[in-house]
Amino acid sequence: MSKKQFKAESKRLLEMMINSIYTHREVFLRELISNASDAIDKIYYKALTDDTLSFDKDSYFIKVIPDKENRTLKIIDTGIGMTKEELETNLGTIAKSGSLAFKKETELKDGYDIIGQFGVGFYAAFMVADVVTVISKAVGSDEAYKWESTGAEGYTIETVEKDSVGTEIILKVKENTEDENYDEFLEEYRLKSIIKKYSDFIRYPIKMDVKGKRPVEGSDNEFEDYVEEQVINSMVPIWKKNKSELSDDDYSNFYAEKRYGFDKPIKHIHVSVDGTIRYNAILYIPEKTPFDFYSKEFEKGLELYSNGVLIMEKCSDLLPDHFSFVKGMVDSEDLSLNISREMLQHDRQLKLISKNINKKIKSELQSLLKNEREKYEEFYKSFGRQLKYGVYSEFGANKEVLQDLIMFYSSKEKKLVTLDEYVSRMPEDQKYIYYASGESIERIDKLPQAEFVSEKGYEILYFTEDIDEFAIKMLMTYKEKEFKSISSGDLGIEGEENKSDSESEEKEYKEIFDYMKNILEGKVKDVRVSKRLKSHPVCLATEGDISIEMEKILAAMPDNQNIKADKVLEINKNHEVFQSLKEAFENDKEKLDLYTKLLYNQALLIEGLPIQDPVEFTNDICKIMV
Ligand SMILES: Nc1ncnc2c1ncn2[C@@H]1O[C@H](COP(=O)(O)OP(=O)(O)OP(=O)(O)O)[C@@H](O)[C@H]1O
Repeated sequence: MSKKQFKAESKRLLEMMINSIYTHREVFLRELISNASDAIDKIYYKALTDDTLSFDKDSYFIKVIPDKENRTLKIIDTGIGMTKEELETNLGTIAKSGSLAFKKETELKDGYDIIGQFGVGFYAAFMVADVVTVISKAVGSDEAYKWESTGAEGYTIETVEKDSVGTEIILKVKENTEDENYDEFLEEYRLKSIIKKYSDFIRYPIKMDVKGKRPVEGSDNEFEDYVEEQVINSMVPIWKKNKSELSDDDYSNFYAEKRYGFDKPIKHIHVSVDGTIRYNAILYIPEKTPFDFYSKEFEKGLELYSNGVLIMEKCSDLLPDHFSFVKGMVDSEDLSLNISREMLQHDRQLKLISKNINKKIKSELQSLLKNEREKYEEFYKSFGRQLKYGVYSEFGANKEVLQDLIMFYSSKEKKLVTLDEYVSRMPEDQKYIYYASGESIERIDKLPQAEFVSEKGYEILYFTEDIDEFAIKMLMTYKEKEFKSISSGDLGIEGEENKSDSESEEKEYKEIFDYMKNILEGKVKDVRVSKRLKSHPVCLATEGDISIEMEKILAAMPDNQNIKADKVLEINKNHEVFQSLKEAFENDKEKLDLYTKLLYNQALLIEGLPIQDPVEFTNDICKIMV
């Protein structure tokens, strides 16, 4: 059976290519500049093995020239140029990449920077131009040729005069339409920003004639226009430099230049990996929380470069959510790009890079915590909440990674402490890691429930953020120590009272408490003698998984499902108030009703919970005054 060849309708193919590969039209410039850079690279590589050629870096450049009047945009390079045959094969055949062939021929392996590989980038020019003209003179050739095309209709080639070796691409920029503005590609500022965005680290200078205004010499108020040739790109990617050559200032300048943030980063991390996958990365831990950080608008991600050319501004796959505050970039020559260079063909390489840099971020944060505590605390004030979210999210999948990076304010030290610090100084008889939840440090400080635990000499961690208790519930234990709220029914502290004593007392007062429980029907699960209160008369404790703070958070959520904590009203039997309760129980039940309601409402207030009927509450207070 004879094998038939596929045929392609090249006109249609070209149309499809031009109109459907790229999301952003502006990338046409990136593609043409990358081709120009490849052309210069080729001379460089050729000169390595060809004695008749020399490579003097200073004479190689790329120049971009807009001409508004004639609606043309020129991209000139002093690269290797193309012969007539090369113009035909490279620009006349879709998906033919002379650059890929060059890479293979020259057997370039390590350290090559040639960008082209698919043989399609050039046609991006037709997204913005009606006519594309290429004038090229190849190295070692006396002849120059002009290739011209209006796109799908085909192309012409003719001989022309050109003095120097290299290529000149002339785009006849499309007229504006009702929906599309093409004029922008003739504007100096716009072209400069596209070059900066995508081609900042092309290794050869990209020049433009830039217009400016300056004071006329000898005059105070007169200004004149002038034109100056400027190099637009930074050229040297700092991530390719040796770490020892770079100062802290170099890194912070790069941070500012790239507008990663307006603050000064707390730390930079420079990674160069030359393993199964080669990549360089510069990462920053910012100092201040970006204004939109905790909002839906915030987009995490690192800049992703392939051979110094920007592929993605925010590659979110490189960062897990708990490190979403990290800024910076990754550059790799081993990425398998898709044809538009907007996406990756496989995410295997990306996964590997992401895994490595995440390990690195963790270890750098740990060393910051260990060696530069003040800086770490500053960082933690800005982004600690995100780390705690990280503990909680994905069903705790990252809790092992993060548990040593989180901190809480401590009752003893009156400053932030790590869980490790807490556990390492726990007295021998202390079984649990105690915490208290509340709106602020000041409020928690005054919680009656804390009295007993504090007196016992145990440290209490203050949970002031919504996420704290949720994170800790996910963590469950730290170094085999369970977490316990100071409001939980059973504090797990022995020796505070003789158990049988307390049981007998509870029995004795059972009648009063049962009566009170009845009054508070539906509001509390129980009324009990408190084991934790010392000087205060009353407090609320909870049973089960939902704490009072959690109840508050859940109530504030849009889909409030009215989830309530199981509350227990605890009464301090050593307080004078208890005597009054006893007397009222014996002599005046109406009074006991009033006292019970008052005590319950007080306990709610202490917890920062709303009182159902504030008017009734104030009236009740008045009743005991008269
Ligand atoms: N300025 C130039 N100087 C010399 N050769 C060029 C120039 N521009 C394009 N070429 C040649 O034309 C070929 C096709 O270019 P095109 O941009 O379509 O694809 P590519 O750069 O090879 O691959 P990619 O689609 O990945 O960018 C290049 O491989 C190169 O051989």
